[in-house]
Amino acid sequence: MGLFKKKIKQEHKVMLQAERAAGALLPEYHRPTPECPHPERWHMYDSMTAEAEVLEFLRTLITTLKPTLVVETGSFLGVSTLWIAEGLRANGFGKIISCEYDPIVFAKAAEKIAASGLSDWIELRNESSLEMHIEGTIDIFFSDSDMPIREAEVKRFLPQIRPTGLILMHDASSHLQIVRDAAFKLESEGLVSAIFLPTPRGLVLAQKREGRA
Ligand SMILES: C[S@@+](CC[C@H](N)C(=O)[O-])C[C@H]1O[C@@H](n2cnc3c(N)ncnc32)[C@H](O)[C@@H]1O
Repeated sequence: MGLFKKKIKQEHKVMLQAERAAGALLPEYHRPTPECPHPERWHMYDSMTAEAEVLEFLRTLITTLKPTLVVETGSFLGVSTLWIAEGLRANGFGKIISCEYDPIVFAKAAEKIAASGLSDWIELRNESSLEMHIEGTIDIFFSDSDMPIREAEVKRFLPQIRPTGLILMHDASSHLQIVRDAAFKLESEGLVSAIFLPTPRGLVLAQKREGRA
C-alpha cells in the first residue's frame, strides 16, 4: 500500500460507514454555528444524508404542497429520495426524479430503492445535475449535490420551476458557507426570495421572483 494507496472518495467512505451503522440514528455531528448552537439536539444516519428531522420535514412538505414533479440533485444512498417518495405515496400522485452522478453510489441507491416498495414514485438517474434534462414544470427542487455547483444548478433549472413552487438548498449553514453565499447571491441578483432555516447543516427555502403573483 504505502505511498500508492488510493485515497478513498468521501462519498464511498460515508457509504461504508452508513452500511456498518445499519440505520442507527446518531446525534448530529456538524459543529455548532451562531445560528444553530446545539446541533446535538438533531439526529443523523450519516454525515451525507440530510438530518433526520430534515427528512421528516421533506416528507411533510410533500404532503402539504402536493407536488406533481419533484427534482432532487444528489441522491447519495437514496434516503431523502425515499422520504420524499413516501410523501408522494401518501398523496397518491406525483413523481420524484433524483440524479446521482457517482456510478458506485448510484448502484447502492438503486438497490435500496428497488427493495423499498416505493420504486413506482421514483425515477433515479445516473447523471450529473448539470447535464440532466427534465421535461415539464418542477414543483419542488431539492438541491443537495456537490456544494460548489449549487448556484449553477439552481440557475440551470430556474426557468422550469413553478413560481408558486419551492427551491430547497441543503448545506446552507454559516459553517458550510459556500451554499449560503450562493443563496445570498441568487437573492441579491433578484432571482429568488430566500429564508435560511437554522438547522445544523442549514436549509434554504426559496421561491423564484419571476412570475410571482
Ligand atoms: C449530500 S449527498 C446527498 C444526500 C441525499 N440527498 C440525502 O439526503 O439522502 C451529495 C451527493 O451528490 C452527489 N453529486 C455530487 N455532484 C453531483 C452532480 N453534479 N450531479 C449529481 N450528483 C452529484 C454525490 O456523489 C453525493 O452522493
